[in-house]
Amino acid sequence: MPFTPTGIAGLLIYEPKVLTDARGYFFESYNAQTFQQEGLSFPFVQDNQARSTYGVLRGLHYQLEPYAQTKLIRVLEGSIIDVVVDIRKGSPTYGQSYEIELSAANKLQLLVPKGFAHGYAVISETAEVMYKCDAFYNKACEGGIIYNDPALQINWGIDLKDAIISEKDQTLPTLENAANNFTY
Ligand SMILES: Cc1cn([C@H]2C[C@H](O)[C@@H](COP(=O)(O)OP(=O)(O)O[C@H]3O[C@H](C)C(=O)[C@H](O)[C@H]3O)O2)c(=O)[nH]c1=O
Repeated sequence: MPFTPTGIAGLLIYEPKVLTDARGYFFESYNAQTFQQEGLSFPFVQDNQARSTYGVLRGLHYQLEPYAQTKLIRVLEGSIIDVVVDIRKGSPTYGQSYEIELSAANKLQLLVPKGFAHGYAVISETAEVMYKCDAFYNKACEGGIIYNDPALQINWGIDLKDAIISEKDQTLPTLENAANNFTY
């Protein structure tokens, strides 16, 4: 069973089948049929890749409709604490956060449906993060939630006083103040 539920509707952990031999390993990092067999189908249109050093914290970000994005996130190098927050109005887990370590070593991927804010913190010396999106980047539809919102109590896995955070992310609103914008 390649998909593991998280207790939050639609948010799934995907563990690809790794084939090893004397040369190393091979795995299909994404195969639409594997997802379709589980009733999952996403018109991924954009792949993103970001490189960061230890302590970089990106997020929490989302895009509003009509550019809300499903994301399939994986780590090519290093290790991150990947974090999502359910911002789907009416969801029984609205406002609930979920954290998971994704790494080149564990090869786990996180399938994040539309209606979640997403971020990650790098816990290795460097990390290369790659994720598929089923909607294009649209700056006008971008929104965010401040990483240290006391209502969320997120454990980013790093000492926040050492975190490397963009000026944009340091001025994001709390979930409560951002909620008026949500279109999910
Ligand atoms: C997201 C994005 C950004 N950009 C440009 C905009 C800036 O000139 C530059 C860096 O963007 P930003 O600082 O928003 O990058 P991150 O902080 O990694 O943003 C991402 O952080 C969290 C983890 C996410 O899940 C989102 O995909 C995304 O918001 O790339 C693009 O050209 N295309 C894009 O799809």
